[in-house]
Amino acid sequence: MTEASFFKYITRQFEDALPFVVYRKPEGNHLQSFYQEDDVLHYVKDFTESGFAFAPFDNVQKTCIIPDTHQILCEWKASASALSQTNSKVRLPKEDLSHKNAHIALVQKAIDTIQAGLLKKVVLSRKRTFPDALQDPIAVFKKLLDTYTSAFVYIWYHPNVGLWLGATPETLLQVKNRIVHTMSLAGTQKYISDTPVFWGAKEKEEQQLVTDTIVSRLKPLTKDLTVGETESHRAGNLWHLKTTISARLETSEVSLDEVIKVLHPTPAVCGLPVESAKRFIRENENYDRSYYTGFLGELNLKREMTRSKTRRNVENLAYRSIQKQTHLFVNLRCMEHTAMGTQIYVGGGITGASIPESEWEETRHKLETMGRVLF
Ligand SMILES: C=C(O[C@@H]1C=C(C(=O)O)C=C[C@H]1O)C(=O)O
Repeated sequence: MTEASFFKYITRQFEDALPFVVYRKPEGNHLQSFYQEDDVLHYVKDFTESGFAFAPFDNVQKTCIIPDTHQILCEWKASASALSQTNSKVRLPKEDLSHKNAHIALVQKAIDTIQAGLLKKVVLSRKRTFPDALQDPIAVFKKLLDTYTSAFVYIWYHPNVGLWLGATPETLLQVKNRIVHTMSLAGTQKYISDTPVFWGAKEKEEQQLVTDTIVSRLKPLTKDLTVGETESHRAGNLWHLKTTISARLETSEVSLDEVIKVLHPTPAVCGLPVESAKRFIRENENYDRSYYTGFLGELNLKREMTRSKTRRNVENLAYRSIQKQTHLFVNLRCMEHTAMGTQIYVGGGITGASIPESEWEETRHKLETMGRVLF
């Protein structure tokens, strides 16, 4: 299918208020879409379903799914002119001082709670509404595709849930042939061109906490667990620390459901200990995160694999097998289009060493990542 007819189809789907998702994987060269011909809202029961999953932060029981029944795809290439915009300095409208004061007070309360020994880390977030920024969402999606080629970029719509877009750098979980890949992504600094990045103790410690937690949660379910080198990972105008973690599922009895539920929410988006961090978020953030810091992506997609029958096979005899693949991402760097305008969701990890003013600045930088495609 050509890109033009692909987008014509999607535009029509949106105008008809019918559910769809379009996405491109990191460094991918095609766009994939799942869509429905009716507006039934499907939920995942036990993560054995196939399709595109969309989970909220706080209630995995309410994970929506667009089944894999109807799919289209097209080739995709970044437009050269758009690529040069990546470094363009977009100035967002100035934010109300009351927003800054509220976030700083929230961060200070978390620091006090951590210093009192009641928490180790908590990720605190906020959303900013741009009332006049309601543009054509498909045009915004195309800008995200062109600007963030190394992210997982998506647009997701269901008439009874809403319209979400994002460009996330963070994998929650990839499962292929019972091999699990995940990552610990935390610590943030602004990207400044031609300037090397140095990490302080706060960021290193914060990211190590995420790595250690993922490893300890996966260990009982897996074997051959390996932890890669920690490296700096660029995501648009930001740097993060990233460590990849891989393992093999211990037995065929370990279900995807179990793996998802031990991983989500990681301390990269929630905190430690997990239940206390969740409670702190619920009681203090003062808004509903909804699908922000939930997860989304391919669930049990059937892929036909061709393999040679035996290693010694010289006649090139091959057999086909159907494999199920899952590739889920954390819903970060995302926005929701609503009747009130566009809402961008951003947050950052707080530890005992956090400085409230710097945490505020971090959320501002993260806002720019999404905001620059709106103006
Ligand atoms: C919570 C967000 O990002 C997460 C928090 C980070 C941090 O605290 O440094 C870095 C990457 C993500 O794991 C967000 O972008 O909203």
